[in-house]
Amino acid sequence: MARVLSLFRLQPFLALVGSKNPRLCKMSMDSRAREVFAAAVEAVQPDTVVRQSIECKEDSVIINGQRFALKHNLHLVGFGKAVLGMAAEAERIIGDHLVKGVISVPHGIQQTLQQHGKDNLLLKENSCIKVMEGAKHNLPDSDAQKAAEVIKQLASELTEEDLLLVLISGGGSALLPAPIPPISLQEKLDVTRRLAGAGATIQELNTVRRALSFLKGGGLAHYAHPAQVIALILSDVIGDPLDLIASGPTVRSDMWPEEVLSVLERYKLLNSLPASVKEVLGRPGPRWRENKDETDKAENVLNAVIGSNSLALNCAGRRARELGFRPVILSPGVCGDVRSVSRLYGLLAHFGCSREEPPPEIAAEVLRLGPEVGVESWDLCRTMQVLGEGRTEGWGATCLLAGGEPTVELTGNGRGGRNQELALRVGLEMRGLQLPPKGPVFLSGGTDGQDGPTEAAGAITDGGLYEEALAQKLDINNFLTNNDSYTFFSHLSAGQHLLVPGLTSTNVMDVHVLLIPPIPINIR
Ligand SMILES: Nc1ncnc2c1ncn2[C@@H]1O[C@H](COP(=O)(O)OP(=O)(O)OP(=O)(O)O)[C@@H](O)[C@H]1O
Ligand SMILES: O=C(O)[C@H](O)CO
Repeated sequence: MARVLSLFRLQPFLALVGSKNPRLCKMSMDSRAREVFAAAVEAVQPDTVVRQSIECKEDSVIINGQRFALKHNLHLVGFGKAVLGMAAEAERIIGDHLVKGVISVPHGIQQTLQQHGKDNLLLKENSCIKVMEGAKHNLPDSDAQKAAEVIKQLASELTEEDLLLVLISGGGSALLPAPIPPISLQEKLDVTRRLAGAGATIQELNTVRRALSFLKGGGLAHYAHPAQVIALILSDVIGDPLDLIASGPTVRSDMWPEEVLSVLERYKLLNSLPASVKEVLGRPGPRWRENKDETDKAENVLNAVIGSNSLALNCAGRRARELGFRPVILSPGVCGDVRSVSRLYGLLAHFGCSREEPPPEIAAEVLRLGPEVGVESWDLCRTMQVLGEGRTEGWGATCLLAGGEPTVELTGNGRGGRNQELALRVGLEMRGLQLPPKGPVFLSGGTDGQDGPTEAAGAITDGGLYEEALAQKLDINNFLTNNDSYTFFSHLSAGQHLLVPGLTSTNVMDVHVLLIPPIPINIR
């Protein structure tokens, strides 16, 4: 009886996911996966997230439920890959209450946006915001250092009558280098580059960056004191940790030398540190010695995350529903080695496509993999429950969504990225898993539109990948050993599996989409 009732409630939904909706019938699983990904990216466009978070009303601005009086007293600074579009929208909303601004953005970004016709992400001609481009190849350079100095100067001149709007997005660390003397820019760059090369995580990297910088780890907010600081943050770090995104320039973080030294020791850099770095790490007291106000008063700071991987996944889920899928969000925090992550998705695909109750070993392995890939057991159980219901209750098609940033251990010298490598590996894990007319399908894409040093954002695969490659005389394992996933997908079926949305002007890490079709009635 319960089953009959639940099916009754589901009738409108089943009508949509079944073959009765002619528009959906015509759409392939691949194009639906691409649409779901596009919706994720759309949700975190820099202008959209700013528009959704700032409201101007009767000479005041409301952010996160807090009201601040506007009296032609608003200054703006920003740093990060998505900040140009954020600043353009903020200026449109705030109008002439905005007195002055400076943003540090990636080299060449204005030209790129112009070429792509993204005028909505560009400043108006007579804007009062100064744009400074720098950090070629995402590395701090003297242009970015100049921008950091101008930003520091602007912040230092503010009074308690002023508001400082700080726009922050991924890539902000490289765009705001302010090494504490006597550390030179080159020395700071060397330390961070060696750490990154040795496999340090972004958490470890930014812990060290914070300790060597005037502006990171709350330094910017400190310089802006006594002005009210409002930071709007587009997060590109798992868990949205305020103190780590762009190394937290508006988040006061106490520096523990032991913590920094233990990171440096872990990657065997302790003995080869420049004398300047050792000296700065050995100093007691606050880092902001040359500040106008030496006393360490509490700053007036509001930090608000206005865009994140979770937001992207939620909007992707809504689009998936419109496209006839029951969405289930696994986690926005998938990390760990790409091999374990691909195994997890492969197992979930088998679990979801199983015509009978899947063997308990599948669920056991899924749960065992959880800690390796940053996913809670609870989220895995919830997801398997939804997939199970899809089978037993006739829910129809399911769209499993997740996000994060897995890692690839580079052993070869081919061209690729973590998303393309993940898609390739999941294709192999799903080998032979094909339900008529097609499925399941897996997509992995970087929301910034770029996967490693390639022009693709990621790729789409299914259980027929291995046979397709074999028929085209492409040896998947050779490509994998050489980390050459981009070359593989470029050759396979004339690049049809590649996801190439172009630069998206935003970044909330990666999005993974696993579409599981309904199991056809006649074979259930
Ligand atoms: N040939 C390759 N195959 C697989 N992964 C690769 C390859 N080359 C680089 N990568 C991976 O790509 C990542 C770097 O690419 P990308 O520039 O997209 O980084 P990112 O972390 O997304 O940068 P950001 O988010 O700051 O823009 C690293 O994780 C690196 O291991
Ligand atoms: O800029 C940075 O530090 C990274 O993009 C993480 O936010």
